[in-house]
Amino acid sequence: MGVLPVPAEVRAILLDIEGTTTPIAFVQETLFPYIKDNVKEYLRAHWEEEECQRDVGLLRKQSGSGEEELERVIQAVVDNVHWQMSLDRKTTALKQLQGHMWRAAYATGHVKGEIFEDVVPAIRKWREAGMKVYIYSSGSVEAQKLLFGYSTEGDILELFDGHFDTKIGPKVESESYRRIAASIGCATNNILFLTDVPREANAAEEADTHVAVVIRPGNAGLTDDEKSYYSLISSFTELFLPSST
Ligand SMILES: CSCCC(=O)C(=O)COP(=O)(O)O
Ligand SMILES: [Mg+2]
Repeated sequence: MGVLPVPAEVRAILLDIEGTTTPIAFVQETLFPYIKDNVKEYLRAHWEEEECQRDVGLLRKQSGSGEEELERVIQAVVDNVHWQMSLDRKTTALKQLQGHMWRAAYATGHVKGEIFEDVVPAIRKWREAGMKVYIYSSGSVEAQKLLFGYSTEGDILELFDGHFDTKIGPKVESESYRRIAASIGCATNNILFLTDVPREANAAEEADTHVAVVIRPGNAGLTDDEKSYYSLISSFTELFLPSST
C-alpha cells in the first residue's frame, strides 16, 4: 500500500459504504441494533401508514406468509427481520424497512453517520479534478442519504453525483455494474469501484470495471491470494489521479 495510480480512462468513482467510507462497527453496533430493538414498536406505531404496509408487503411476499390476525402478523414480520439480520441478508425488502426506520433515529440526532476522516477531503479533491462520485451500497438509497445527510461531517450529500442500491441488482453480480455504467452514461471501464468485499470486487471486475479493495480497521481479513491479486488501499488519500498535483 502507498500510492495507487487511477487509470486515465476512469471518469467516475463508485463507493461502497460499510467497510469503505464507514466503519463496519458503526453499522453492526449502532445501526443494526437500532432496528432489532425497535422493529416491533415501529410496526405497531406505523402499521396503518401506506409506506409501512408496502414494507411489510415486500417482506411477507419474500417470506411467503399468509393472512393472520394483526399481532401474529407483526410478530411474524419481527421474527423475519431478526432472522434476516442474524444472517446479514442484503434483501431489498429488509433494506427498505431499515431505511425507513433509521429516518427518526437520524432526524432526532440519536444517530450520526460515521465516516472515516480521509473520505471527505479525498472526495473533494477528486471532484475538483473533474471526477464524478457515486455510492453503491446494499443499504437502501434512502438509508444512504440519511447516513451522509446526518453525518459526523455534517450534510455532505452534495459530494455525490448519485446513489445506487440493490434495486439495480446485487453487488455480487457483474450485471449490476453494467447497469450502473449505463445509468451513469459511461462504459464500465470508466468506473473505479472501491469496496471491502472481494466477491463484490470480483463481480465488478468481471464487468470490466476497475476495482480496489479497501482495508479499514475492523474489516474482514483477506486471504493471501486476495492480497496479492487486488490493488489495496487503506485510505482514500492513496489514490493518485493523473491530474492531481
Ligand atoms: C447505507 S447504511 C446501512 C448499511 C447497510 O445496511 C448495509 O448493508 C451496508 O452494506 P454495504 O453494501 O455498504 O457494505
Ligand atoms: Mg462494504
